Amino acid sequence: MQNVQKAKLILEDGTVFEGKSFGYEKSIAGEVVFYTAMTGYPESLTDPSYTGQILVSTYPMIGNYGVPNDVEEDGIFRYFESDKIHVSALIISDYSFEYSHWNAMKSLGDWLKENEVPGLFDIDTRALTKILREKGSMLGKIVFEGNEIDFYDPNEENLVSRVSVDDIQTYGNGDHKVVLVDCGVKNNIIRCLLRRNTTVIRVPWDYDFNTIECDGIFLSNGPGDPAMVQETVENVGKALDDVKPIMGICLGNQLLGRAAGGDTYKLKYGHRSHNQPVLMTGTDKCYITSQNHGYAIDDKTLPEDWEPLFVNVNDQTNEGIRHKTKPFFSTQFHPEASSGPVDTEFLFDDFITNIKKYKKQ
Ligand SMILES: NC(=O)CC[C@H](N)C(=O)O
Repeated sequence: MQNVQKAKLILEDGTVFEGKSFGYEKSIAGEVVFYTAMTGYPESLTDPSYTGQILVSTYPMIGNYGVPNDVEEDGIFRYFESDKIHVSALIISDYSFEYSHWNAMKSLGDWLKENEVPGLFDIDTRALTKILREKGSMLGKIVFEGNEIDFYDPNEENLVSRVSVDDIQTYGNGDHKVVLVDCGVKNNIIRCLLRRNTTVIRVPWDYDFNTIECDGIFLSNGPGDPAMVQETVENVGKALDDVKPIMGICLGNQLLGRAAGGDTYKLKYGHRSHNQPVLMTGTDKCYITSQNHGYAIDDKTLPEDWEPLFVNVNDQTNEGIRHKTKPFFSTQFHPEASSGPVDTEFLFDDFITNIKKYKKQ
């Protein structure tokens, strides 16, 4: 093994874990959260929804298939969910210094260093995850010797403004014109839309998209507390007066819920995994879904004309909502997956079906 530097992970409850560095060597603070997916670290690390978070992998061996190449397709990276790593740091148990995959271009450690993101291995991630499950997600910091820093709570900031685009960008040339409100969108949402004969107009999070002529509105995933994203909620509120189809994912679901008049709240430790079971309300259909969220809609606060669309079978939290008469729906989970199971990708087809219906009116 190469000569590695040691660093400490310090939790706000005072717990200290000592680990070894395999990424960039700088101290960093954020919210410590765990995810239980066994694969998909290139996708997870580049998911903008992880902004401000120190990510703990419960799967013990990470890095063994390296990091894919950076080819582009339709103006976005083919194998990443955005242009850079968004997690604040990565905490794992066993780091594979050796890697092998037909598509691997570099090691996970080198990629973290390039992106100036710290990574620690040799941490007892099982003990750490037990603490986070029992006490809830908490603030934490990685401290390298001689580089003390304070704790920092990312959820007190508007993180969406940091990860959204600055200017409007257009993708594809399909028949259905979809405005994509970019709150920190994952590339696979764009890919899923483009596969369905769309032109995607990606707008900044606070852009009043109601001024754009389009056939449908898509509200993306994104980081942080949905209560910090008031401008988007106001713009979505205006769109609810009309009947133009709307679909939202994750943060987009929470913003749709808030625009409808409902409330959101923070979950104890959130859902971050590939195997979250959700039941479609009014049916006996259960889907296994990919998830990454720390907040949820309190569906008891939804007004009369809205109803739950999915519920989580593990903890009964809300997993999606729909309007009772208008073509508006959203999910707390990720139908675009990437990474994770693709069983609910049909929801994109439902959105396009709504668009076609609306266009005929
Ligand atoms: N993936 C997401 O869009 C996450 C939404 C929100 N930031 C949450 O943690 O609940």
